[in-house]
Amino acid sequence: MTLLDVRGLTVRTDDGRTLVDDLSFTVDSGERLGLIGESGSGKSLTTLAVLGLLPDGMTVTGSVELAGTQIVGAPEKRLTAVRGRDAAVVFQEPLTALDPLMRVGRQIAEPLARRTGLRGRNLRTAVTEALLRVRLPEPERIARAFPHEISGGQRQRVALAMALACEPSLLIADEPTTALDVSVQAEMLELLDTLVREREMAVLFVSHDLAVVAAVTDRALVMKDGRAVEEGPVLDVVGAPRAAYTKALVAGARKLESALDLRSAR
Ligand SMILES: Nc1ncnc2c1ncn2[C@@H]1O[C@H](COP(=O)(O)OP(=O)(O)OP(=O)(O)O)[C@@H](O)[C@H]1O
Repeated sequence: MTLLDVRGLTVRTDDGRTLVDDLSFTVDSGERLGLIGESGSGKSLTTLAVLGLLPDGMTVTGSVELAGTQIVGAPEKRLTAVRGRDAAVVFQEPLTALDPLMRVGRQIAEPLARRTGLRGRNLRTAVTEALLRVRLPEPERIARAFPHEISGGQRQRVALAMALACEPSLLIADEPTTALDVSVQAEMLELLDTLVREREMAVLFVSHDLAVVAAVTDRALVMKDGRAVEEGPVLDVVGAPRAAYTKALVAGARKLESALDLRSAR
């Protein structure tokens, strides 16, 4: 079943620049699609358009249907109902999602209470369980902390717990590991992969890193200058790229990989 159906999505600035250009793709329930492309290719704007979160000063045309709701031109009330329930997002920088002045536990409790109706002690237990599920040690301490009192890796786990608390049909992950230390990147990726597989959740995973996309998605869409240049099963796209741009991306990634191999062999 098609969960997300994007057709002819076009995003323009008010001064006439086209940032996303006639983009079409679908994500089925439980499917994991990777959006690949270098910086500035329009990946983030595409994910923001899916959630109806594009900044002022941009005009959107085309169609974005999420779980049967048309997002383009939808009033804020309809968008609020869709966000969280049908799609939730984890951004590159977890502080984007977290309120700096609110204790972590309360921030997870809010979406949990909305979805489950739990209150009081039962809600507190559910918050602790949500923190344990993203493998945060000492969940009671983390729940009492403010976002600045925990590490970047822990903050990203909290942001993931918040997104999952709503049990969305689609999880949008926009470079969720890019801002993290290399040592915690792989762990976070593995966690995300495990949790979405357990829930059979669909994922729209945005990254400039081919290896990361290959690790966690089934299908990949390559973007350049706001357009789709190639789409297919992720192993075909990475293993046998057709478009010149994808070939260059793969060659660049391979070069980096062999440079790293050489370094580690030293
Ligand atoms: N608020 C904005 N106002 C004007 N232009 C913008 C705005 N946000 C993004 N852009 C431009 O739109 C284009 C696409 O940006 P977008 O953030 O979607 O790229 P991206 O592929 O996600 O790159 P990155 O990985 O660096 O985030 C870029 O040229 C960018 O400069």
